[in-house]
Amino acid sequence: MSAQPPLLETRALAVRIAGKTVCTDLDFTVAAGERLAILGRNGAGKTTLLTTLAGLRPAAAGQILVGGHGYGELGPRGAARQRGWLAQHREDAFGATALEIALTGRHPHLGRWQWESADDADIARAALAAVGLKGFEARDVLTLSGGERQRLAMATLLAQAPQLYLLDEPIAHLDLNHQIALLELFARAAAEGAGVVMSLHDPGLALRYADRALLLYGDGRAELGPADEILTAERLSALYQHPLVAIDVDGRRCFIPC
Ligand SMILES: Nc1ncnc2c1ncn2[C@@H]1O[C@H](COP(=O)(O)OP(=O)(O)OP(=O)(O)O)[C@@H](O)[C@H]1O
Repeated sequence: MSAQPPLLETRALAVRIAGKTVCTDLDFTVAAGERLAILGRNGAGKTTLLTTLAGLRPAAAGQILVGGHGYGELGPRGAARQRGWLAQHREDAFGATALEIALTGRHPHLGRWQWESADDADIARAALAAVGLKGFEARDVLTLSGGERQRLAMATLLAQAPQLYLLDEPIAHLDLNHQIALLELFARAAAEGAGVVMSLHDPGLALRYADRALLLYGDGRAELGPADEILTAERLSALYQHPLVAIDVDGRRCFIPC
């Protein structure tokens, strides 16, 4: 029996934007069950790298394989069945109910002329409930708060049920309670076999909710390693260009700016 290819693999990946190098020669894999956090200052290139990994912009060099296949091979529909993408910003031009939005997550799984089934609606309802939006099914998306809209985007992703989640600042707009609830939710998804790559601004949460961390320094330098080895006060002080100290609370490492 042949081994399953990783959910995500980069080979000698180089990413550039507007004359700026985000990374070069980046090689890593994300296997089922793994979570990788990307950290860096504003403008370091986290979104640019994630959109490149999602196949939404071209790499400057190198290869990206999702389940062993390039995006050209997968096509947009095949890609949407395998990887889910949570963008940092979203705009809703028209009103639609929360359930209708969550149901769009099922579209990659439908045939060309197929309508959503009762099963799809059940999956979308369960996804809304999983992010604490039970009872919001009929609410117009234009009336949702920032945090509620963010959780609706997560529910849409959960309904899509990809194997690989690429999440750009998934806990932006969320209160502390929902930050932890959402990170726990993706921890469970990983425990059930998904892969998760997410940009985070809180190194303490990255340490708690990721196995590995990728630091982007904004000048092309990148460091990747096990989260507990990479996320040190010394490295993070250099990354953020601001001194940080690590403190231990009940055996958990937290970081505070000096
Ligand atoms: N379309 C564009 N044209 C020119 N420069 C761009 C464009 N898009 C992004 N940039 C620049 O590329 C750099 C990387 O942006 P990116 O959004 O990837 O950073 P980020 O690490 O995600 O930042 P943040 O933490 O603020 O979300 C930034 O300096 C940004 O200004």
